[in-house]
Amino acid sequence: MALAVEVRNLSKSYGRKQALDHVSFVLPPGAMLGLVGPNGAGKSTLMRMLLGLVRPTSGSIVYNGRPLWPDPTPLMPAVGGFVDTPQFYPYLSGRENLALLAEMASIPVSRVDEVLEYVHLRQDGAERVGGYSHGMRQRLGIAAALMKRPGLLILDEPQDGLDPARLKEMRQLVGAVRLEFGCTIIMSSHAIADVERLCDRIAVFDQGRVRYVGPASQLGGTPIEAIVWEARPMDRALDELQALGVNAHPIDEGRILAPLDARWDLADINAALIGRGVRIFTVMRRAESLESRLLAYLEDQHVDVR
Ligand SMILES: Nc1ncnc2c1ncn2[C@@H]1O[C@H](COP(=O)(O)OP(=O)(O)OP(=O)(O)O)[C@@H](O)[C@H]1O
Repeated sequence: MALAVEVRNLSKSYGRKQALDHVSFVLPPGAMLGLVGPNGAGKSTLMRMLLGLVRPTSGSIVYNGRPLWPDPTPLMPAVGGFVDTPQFYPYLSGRENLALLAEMASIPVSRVDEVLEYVHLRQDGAERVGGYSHGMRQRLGIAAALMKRPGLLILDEPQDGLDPARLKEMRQLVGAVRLEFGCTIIMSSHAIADVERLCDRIAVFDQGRVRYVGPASQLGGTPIEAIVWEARPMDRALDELQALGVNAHPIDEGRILAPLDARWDLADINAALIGRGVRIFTVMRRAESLESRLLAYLEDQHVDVR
């Protein structure tokens, strides 16, 4: 299958600072890639290059078979999005800001109301952007990007600074954009749970390098599942679990966790606990979160580097 995005050996230096260090990955059309990793790892630098804002020091970006650099201009109508907070004229309304963009890009002005509707800003479209909340500006940023019906959408931390309700709205909006516009999306985010839900693959950035590209579920090998018991008395439950060969440890005052072992018969274990007079209030099966796997993965990488 033809690839939508091919990033090969991409590097960027600012003086002696290596912001990106030989980054490579490919994306098929319609894929959604989540860029994760610590602050300063190089995510925004990559996104700026994809948006034609920062020139690579070396390496290449190919979009739909055409090189983006050294002259990104011909491809810019196909690439939309923002890095950092989207910027608008604060004294103009949302609609006026988009109308200006439409004029500059020779897009029919009728598109403005379509995209405002799409991001649920039609009613606020007549208000000055200076009075918009942070979440409204993020949505206006997405509206601006959608105006040109991009084949590749770049979203830099669209969830940044949103409260839980707005976070959910943004998650739904990005999911809908992907489905309805069919674009390839590259999104950076520190909202790891959202990345896991929305993206079909992740790239883990660390110190300018990509340490992992692939499905979130396979980061660091097979995801670890655990069993959590809420049981009392804790010390007796722990003794019994140990006697049964279960590698359990307390996670707080009332709960015990053990990594799931396929050889266990959980019913027998629970029966043995009850037989020793342990009262079990809940037994839960829990998958380790992507966030904790990501932290463990990065820690391992640093141990390897040393
Ligand atoms: N214009 C610049 N001049 C000098 N150094 C820069 C410039 N832009 C980025 N850097 C440096 O490059 C590195 C990567 O920065 P980048 O903004 O890409 O990281 P990031 O992963 O997006 O971080 P965050 O999660 O905080 O947004 C950082 O060390 C940063 O200080």
